[in-house]
Amino acid sequence: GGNEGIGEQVDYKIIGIEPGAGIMQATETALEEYENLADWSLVESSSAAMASELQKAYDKKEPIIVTGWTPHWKFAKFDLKYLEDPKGVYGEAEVIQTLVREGLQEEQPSAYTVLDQFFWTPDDMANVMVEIQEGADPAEAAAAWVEENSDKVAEWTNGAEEVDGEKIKLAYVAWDSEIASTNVVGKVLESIGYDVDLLQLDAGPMFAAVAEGDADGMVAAWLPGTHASYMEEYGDKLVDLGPNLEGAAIGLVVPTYVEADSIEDL
Ligand SMILES: C[SH](C)CC(=O)O
Repeated sequence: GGNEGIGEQVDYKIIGIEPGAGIMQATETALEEYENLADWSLVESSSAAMASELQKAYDKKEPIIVTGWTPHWKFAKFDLKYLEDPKGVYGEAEVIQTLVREGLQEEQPSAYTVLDQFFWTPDDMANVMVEIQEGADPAEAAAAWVEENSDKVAEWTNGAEEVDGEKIKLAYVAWDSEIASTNVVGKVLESIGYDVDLLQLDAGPMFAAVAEGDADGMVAAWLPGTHASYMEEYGDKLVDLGPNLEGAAIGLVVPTYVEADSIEDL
């Protein structure tokens, strides 16, 4: 149904990211729920590959449909819109939550305090993400942000005793949003004396690593919808420290020049 042209022009393909991402699971559901997507397929790739496909199509003003999320630098760089999702497959507003391993509060109270108090806005995250997208090394972009936002950082470290080189391992997935947040939290933990390792994994292994205690924590849980399946599987072995960012969202995203407003228009 809907606008025949788009499907043909994009070869009935939605450009996705890494297979384990919750947005990929949600899009597989969308392919089943929306009968007009019966002949469409979801291309598994990576966040970086999706971004370069988007850039190429955008430069040629060609239609493209990507699995998108907010916060993300693409909304600052391109004129984009979410397709309406009348069946609610992509959920409502999401939050990004902090989860840590059992035992962290007793063994590393200072790290626990910082991770528990870490909270920032989509604008804060976007500032770091855009720097990285424009070529800055993630750790350097994070250090610069921490330097420039010492008052906000002081709220996060309030009450955390300095430590002397203890190790902390943070797990994350190479989504632009989590590269930014994990590097910032890592820099803040370093500022109170921790020796921080960042462990890049896919989504499932990230939840498993924290649940098994192979990593101390993560600031990358998209809830309640996006990572619901991982919370079902690992939630009882995770300590949930609540949101570190509110106002997140996932969905199908197109350039505004694409003449579709809803998934049902594809
Ligand atoms: C790509 S979003 C940051 C999170 C997810 O879809 O799992």
